[in-house]
Amino acid sequence: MTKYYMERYLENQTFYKIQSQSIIDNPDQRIVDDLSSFTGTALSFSLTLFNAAVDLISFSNILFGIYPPLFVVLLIYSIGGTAISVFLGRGLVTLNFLQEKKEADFRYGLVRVRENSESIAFYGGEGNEMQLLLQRFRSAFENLTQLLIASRNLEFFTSGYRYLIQILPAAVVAPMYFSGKIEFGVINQSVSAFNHILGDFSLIVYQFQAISAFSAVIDRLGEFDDILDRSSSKGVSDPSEEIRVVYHSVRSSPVLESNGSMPKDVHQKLLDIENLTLQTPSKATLVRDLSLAINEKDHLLVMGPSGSGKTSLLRAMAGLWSTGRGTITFYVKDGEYPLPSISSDGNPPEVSTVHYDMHEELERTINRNSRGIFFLPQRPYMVLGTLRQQLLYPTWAEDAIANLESPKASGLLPFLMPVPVSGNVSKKLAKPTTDDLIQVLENVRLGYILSRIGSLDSTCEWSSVLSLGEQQRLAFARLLLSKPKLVLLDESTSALDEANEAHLYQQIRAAGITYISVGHRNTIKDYHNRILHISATDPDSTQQNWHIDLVNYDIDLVNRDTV
Ligand SMILES: Nc1ncnc2c1ncn2[C@@H]1O[C@H](COP(=O)(O)OP(=O)(O)OP(=O)(O)O)[C@@H](O)[C@H]1O
Repeated sequence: MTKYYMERYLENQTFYKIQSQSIIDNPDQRIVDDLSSFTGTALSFSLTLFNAAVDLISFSNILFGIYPPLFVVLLIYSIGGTAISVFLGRGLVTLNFLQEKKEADFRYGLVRVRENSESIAFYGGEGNEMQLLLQRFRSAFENLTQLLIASRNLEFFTSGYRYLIQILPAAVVAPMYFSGKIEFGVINQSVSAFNHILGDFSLIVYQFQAISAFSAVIDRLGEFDDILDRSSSKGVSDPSEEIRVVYHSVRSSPVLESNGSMPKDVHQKLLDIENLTLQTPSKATLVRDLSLAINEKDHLLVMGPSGSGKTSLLRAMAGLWSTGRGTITFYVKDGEYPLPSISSDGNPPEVSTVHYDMHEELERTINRNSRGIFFLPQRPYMVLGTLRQQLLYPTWAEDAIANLESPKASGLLPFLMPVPVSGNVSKKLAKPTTDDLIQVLENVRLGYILSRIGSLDSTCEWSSVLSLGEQQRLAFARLLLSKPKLVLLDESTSALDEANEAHLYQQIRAAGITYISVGHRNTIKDYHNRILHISATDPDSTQQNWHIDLVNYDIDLVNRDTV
């Protein structure tokens, strides 16, 4: 179940939607704790129910044989007890639900301190952190207090319920013994049978606290499950109200010109943006009616004031931003970047039936890296692991057990075998060797890191050990290894000095990678052919709020009708 939920959580960028739109709290806790208690409690409840059923059948006969009215009284008593315990414990489900959430919030607060330790230490924000954490802890503690009070009240009733009736079987059966109707041993027999049946009928009363905790777990998992389902089945929305991201296979179905003829340079085109209007979720327009095309080696720089929507434009291209209108088409050369060998449902896709140019949510699940399109986000992301794993991310995976042939040989359960990385699909792109990795580190001027840490297989807390500029250079090293056709750089050199910045741009240009950069510095203009200026929008105007300037423009590219 853990693997099943993790797969759905990571599919269709659901993790991103959940986090960016704050849809539900603490999905991680639901995957770890709730799944664990769900499976554990479900198993123990099943066994308890089975036991109770066997017990009831065995002892009902005995009790019924001794004195039938006792059995009826017991039934009425337990039904009444169950009703009262449900009434007394009705708040427990909500309290248990909140307890899980509040404890997870508190734990997440502590994780954030760990992750942002340097920033907090620089700010000297320990006092504030303590306050914020105490607030979360207090909230969990107050809820626990209410939970304990509600449990105590229920426990008073349960104990009374359990002991009040103990005298009944002896009191009813003893006169029968004195009148000589039954033997002495039958008194004990009836008390024992009575207690067994009482326990069976009182399952809900005795287990109420566990049942309410179980019910809270089911609520949390159900909520999570609904979100995951909704995310995977989405796609029947009005296309005129959403940005469409389309992957077009060039060889299999080339785009026809409006007059029906085949365009001469279609194989050169990498990206087409048509009438794109970007809006925030609150419907404020960021970019109005943008149309442009990008050909190979046509490097575009996107500039504009802070908050004008530059990053959002890249998000839209990545399929992470759908509010607005328009179409973004990526042209992928057929065969050059074959489809992943594993589709989202875990089955190999039938290549002949996949149309690249259709707009479906499923399309986004197919890793963009496999199509030769790469994004470098504003904040470099360092994975947990070795330097080798950093460099191979996200195109290849390096796992100690990945090369084992069968689950049996590794002693692993089959579902724990490493899953193939969906980016690792290009047959042309062999996994880099150790020498390649060392060379690429040299190329981005990070060779000295290797001598500092010893080997490619050393593990560190990379995001704290490497400076921001070093992390940005490492991100470029990944890029040079993956050799995508098109890369979108979101202020990816913002922490670098000009010399290093120039060096990195030269490297990716030499590698034949076409790039679209977002940046503020004038120095990076030199490495681009065109500049897209986005200005702040006037809500009352319907005018375009962008224009394109040509810089260092190659006449060859102009001829290809890219402006
Ligand atoms: N999830 C969101 N919900 C609502 N508004 C958002 C969301 N994400 C971004 N915005 C808003 O959209 C606008 C554009 O944001 P974006 O990050 O694209 O700006 P930017 O041009 O890249 O800015 P900067 O140069 O400062 O990085 C901002 O005003 C931002 O507050």
